[in-house]
Amino acid sequence: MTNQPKTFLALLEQRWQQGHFVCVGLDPEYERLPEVVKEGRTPEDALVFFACAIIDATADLVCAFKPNSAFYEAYGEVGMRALAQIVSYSKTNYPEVPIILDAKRGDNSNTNLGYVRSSFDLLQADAITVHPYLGKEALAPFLARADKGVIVLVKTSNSGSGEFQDLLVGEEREPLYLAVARNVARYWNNNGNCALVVGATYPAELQRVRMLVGDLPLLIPGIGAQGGDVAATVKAGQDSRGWGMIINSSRGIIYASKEADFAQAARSATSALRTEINSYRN
Ligand SMILES: O=C(O)c1cc(=O)[nH]c(=O)n1[C@@H]1O[C@H](COP(=O)(O)O)[C@@H](O)[C@H]1O
Repeated sequence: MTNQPKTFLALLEQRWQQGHFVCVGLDPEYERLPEVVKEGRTPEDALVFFACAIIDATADLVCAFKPNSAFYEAYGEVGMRALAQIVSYSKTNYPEVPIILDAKRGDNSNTNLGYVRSSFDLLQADAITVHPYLGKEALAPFLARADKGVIVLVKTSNSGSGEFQDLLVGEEREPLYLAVARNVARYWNNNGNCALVVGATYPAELQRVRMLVGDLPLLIPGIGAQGGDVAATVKAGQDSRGWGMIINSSRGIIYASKEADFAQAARSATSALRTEINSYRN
């Protein structure tokens, strides 16, 4: 029997089964790292040390880790090398925890082949966030990867997300974000590898998306630093099994303490969020 690596969805479901719904966002800014992390280390080593300490402290409590590429690209080669080391560390030591590369990609189809190669094959991420604007045809190289997750932006958490996402479209005169959610659920998910992004800052919209897409997994950022309400998020976001949620917090967890106890504080914050989420699940 061949030992095939598990798909993104299989990894996720295994984590949900164990009551893990928190996604820790690995979004470090060098300037904000605790002094104890920076002392005696190069910036590259400090970024790696910090993220790996957070990974070690929280891996048994989470459904996923989500490094956002921007926080690494910001430091050029140093940052990109750090990102590669962090993903490799997590996959080696905690292969049961999927890694979502938050890069919000989405270009023409032949260009997307480059992103598929860099994110899935070189970096070894289990899933990636993508923009839907160019349509299913353009995203085909991502969608073809049945082993990986394709997480499509639907209703984002930022205050200005309504500018386009809430525009009423089509014969139904429904918000654009619902049209995107419907198309992904009905027509893009032939390989069972799609998920959607809906911000925790929009619980009413989250509920509308959940009612439309059945048990499709939802990545839900906006808890913690952005002020999303955990109770409203879980009530609106859980699927028919009480699963279906990847609830992300980045700054609220990684900067829980600026002192030498930063990793322990990250663990406590993750654990508290995990408990709170589970207290609201059906
Ligand atoms: O795709 C995302 O993860 C994302 C979508 C969205 O609508 N809002 C949003 O904040 N995010 C990401 O989620 C993370 C949120 O970080 P915190 O606000 O620090 O918890 C960042 O990496 C954002 O880029």
